[in-house]
Amino acid sequence: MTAVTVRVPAKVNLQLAVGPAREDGYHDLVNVFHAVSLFDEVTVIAAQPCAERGLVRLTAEGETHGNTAGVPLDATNLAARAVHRLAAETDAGAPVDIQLTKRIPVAGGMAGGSADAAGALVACATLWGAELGHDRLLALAADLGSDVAFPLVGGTAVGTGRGELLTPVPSTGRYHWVFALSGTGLSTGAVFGEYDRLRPDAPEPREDTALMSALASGNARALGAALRNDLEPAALSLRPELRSTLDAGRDADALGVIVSGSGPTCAFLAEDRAAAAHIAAALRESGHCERALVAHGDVPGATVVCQE
Ligand SMILES: C[C@](O)(CO)[C@H](O)COP(=O)(O)OP(=O)(O)OC[C@H]1O[C@@H](n2ccc(N)nc2=O)[C@H](O)[C@@H]1O
Ligand SMILES: Nc1ncnc2c1ncn2[C@@H]1O[C@H](COP(=O)(O)OP(=O)(O)OP(=O)(O)O)[C@@H](O)[C@H]1O
Repeated sequence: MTAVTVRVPAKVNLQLAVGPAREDGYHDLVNVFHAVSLFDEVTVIAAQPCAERGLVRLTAEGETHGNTAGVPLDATNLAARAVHRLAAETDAGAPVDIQLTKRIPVAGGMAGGSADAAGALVACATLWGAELGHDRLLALAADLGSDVAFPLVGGTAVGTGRGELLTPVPSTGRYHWVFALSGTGLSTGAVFGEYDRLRPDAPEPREDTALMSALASGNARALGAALRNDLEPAALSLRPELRSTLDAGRDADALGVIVSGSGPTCAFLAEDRAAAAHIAAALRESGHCERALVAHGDVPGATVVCQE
């Protein structure tokens, strides 16, 4: 085998309940992840070992213009960090070229970098024939970042701890989404910092039973009413113009309107595919977003789509 390509999904958070800051600077969460059909692709290609190059060389391209701005191409890229960690963990590492095809917005609150890290783990484990159990892979992913384990499993799942301890949620519905993208990202750490400033008395996070029953019944209207994101006031405080984006989706009769994770992407739940197209058109026309993309969820996690 000389090359492996893995397709890996973005996430939206259906519930993001955030507790007080912990001593290690992180926050305990009840984080209901939902994988949606915006995918990055991670291809790893076996490279000839030679003195001048290290373990990883990386390139990134965006299918949509401008979608690789802000993606580091050095060892700080989360996909490159994932490959180094996997090599250290398994002793199976050999030089690779990584090609990222970015469709998930960068620094958009949809876990694009985390998705790439998860994709790189699966692609390199496959290329190297590394016999790593599922639990070890999940632990390695969790160590790389709070959002990295989820794109390995996909679907819908509750994340506790700092978001990395996953319990799958059986989900019966197919949900139609619109994502309004901003031209400039928001730093996840800065949004949590603003949350601490706004909510010094944050309570311990709790799972929302209304959301869980909506997911169990597959009722999009009930799900729309139950969407909650504790980070939304912090994202709006740092980026007040997002209020107009959320209002534009509300005016177009979205069933639910929410900032995705740490933002600035805004997510709109639609009744069906036609309603999603209508909301996307209204958002584009409003001028209150850079782009509006239609997607559905949930979808599976990291999947090998090609091996040569
Ligand atoms: C906002 C979410 O996207 C929701 O899914 C995640 O909680 C963020 O996950 P992530 O980007 O993988 O975050 P990490 O790389 O682990 O942490 C980035 C920064 O976010 C903050 N952070 C993250 C997760 C968490 N439970 N508490 C935090 O306070 C910390 O300041 C941390 O330094
Ligand atoms: N593979 C990658 N793709 C995009 N950004 C990356 C990648 N690796 C590292 N980064 C860095 O991480 C930062 C956050 O990028 P990312 O797209 O993961 O944000 P995000 O979707 O808001 O993350 P999350 O939702 O997990 O908090 C970027 O600004 C960039 O500097």
